[in-house]
Amino acid sequence: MQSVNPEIVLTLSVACAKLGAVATENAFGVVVRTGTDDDWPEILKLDSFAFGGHIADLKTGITRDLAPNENVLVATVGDELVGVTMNYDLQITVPGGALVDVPGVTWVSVSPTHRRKGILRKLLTEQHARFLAAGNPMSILTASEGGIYGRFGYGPITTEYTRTLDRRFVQFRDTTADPGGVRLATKEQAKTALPGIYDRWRRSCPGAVRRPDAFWRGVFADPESNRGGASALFYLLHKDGFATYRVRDEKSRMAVEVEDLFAVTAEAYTAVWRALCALDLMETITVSESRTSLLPYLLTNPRLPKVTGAFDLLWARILDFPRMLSARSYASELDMVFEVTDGFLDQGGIFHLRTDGAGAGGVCEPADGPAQVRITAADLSSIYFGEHRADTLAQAGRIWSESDAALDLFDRAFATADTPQGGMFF
Ligand SMILES: CC(=O)SCCNC(=O)CCNC(=O)[C@H](O)C(C)(C)COP(=O)(O)OP(=O)(O)OC[C@H]1O[C@@H](n2cnc3c(N)ncnc32)[C@H](O)[C@@H]1OP(=O)(O)O
Repeated sequence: MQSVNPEIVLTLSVACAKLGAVATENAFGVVVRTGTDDDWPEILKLDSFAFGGHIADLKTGITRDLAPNENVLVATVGDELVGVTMNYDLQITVPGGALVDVPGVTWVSVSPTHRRKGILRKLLTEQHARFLAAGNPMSILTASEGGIYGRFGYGPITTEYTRTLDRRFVQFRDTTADPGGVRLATKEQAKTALPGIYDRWRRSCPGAVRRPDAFWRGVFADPESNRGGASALFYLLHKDGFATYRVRDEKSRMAVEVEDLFAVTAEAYTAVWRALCALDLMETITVSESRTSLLPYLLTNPRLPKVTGAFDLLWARILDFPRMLSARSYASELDMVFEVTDGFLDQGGIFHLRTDGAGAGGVCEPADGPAQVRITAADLSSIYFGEHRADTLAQAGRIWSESDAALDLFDRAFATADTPQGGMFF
């Protein structure tokens, strides 16, 4: 990745008010620079403290493969490393099927000894300046907390629903096929088959992220530290789909925890679920899927899979609005001038988007006002993948429109038939 400003020296003046004392001025110098081999022991220490777990050698090796030093930025004060951010080189599928190379921001942390002094902001400012200089049209991340990244122009783009069903009461409907074709796979068989099936799946699903080889290395290494006390992975394999799962055995009650379930066809999806539900000694099955899971429709009792949680897996931030808006397809016709506000990167402005709709692509270019709709960079990034709707955001007071009719046209054009799904936590 091309670099700009290899080193920025920032002097932050921070007013520290102490209980019962007069506020004092505490000045310190923060240096933001590209990471080096020598930084890695300190990066590991920092992220271990930040995320509350000691990072194993395996994960370190995989991370270093995914994030070469030129993708790493560190913040130092004196000889102390106090902050880090990095990115993996990933690819995302956008509505309509185009594949866009994107940096995936990850391993972000600032030392608890130096928090809320603007170090994250400085790191992300430099990191995103580099993304822009390298011509990246969008960046993505998985967020540790929902309150951090909106201010940097990121919006959530997928939602994963955790569903648990009591397998003992599963009955498939008469209308549900029983296609078969699933086998119990060894790890070696899974290594050969899973990456190819996943890759076919992710190309057909908006929001899905390419899994690099090093990521798969981590999946198949399946270290004890990833199991949370459950079993090693089991693999159920169909030619067009698969499930990987663990078994948790607590007080003689065995529960299946699905880690991955991806299917390119409805037939493969049904076949994999038939096999999962035939695991007689298992009491429950827990899985994370998108809003439009097929599972309830396969069962006589659609209430059986109970939603026990929801999680915004993937966040995105559009960096180049004309390019990204010209990259996706649209659901209906639109010929509109709109304004994007971008308080973080100053990439906003007035744009004209024209599309013939019903699956057609779009042409987006900078334009002159007046705008019919005004939206933030974060909210436009959210509605881009179709999980969140302009209409909902407008009702929440987050989008301005000159009229209800303009909002309705905008909303309908950005809607997607397929629910986005991320496919990868990183
Ligand atoms: C993609 C990923 O890797 S997600 C992982 C993020 N990392 C973690 O969760 C690890 C634990 N947390 C941390 O290391 C730190 O608290 C960080 C990285 C989240 C924040 O670092 P800091 O240097 O304290 O943040 P900084 O002072 O630059 O704050 C920047 C802005 O974010 C806000 N902010 C910082 N942390 C949070 C938070 N946890 N929740 C909400 N807002 C936050 C600040 O108020 C500030 O807002 P403003 O600039 O608009 O006024």
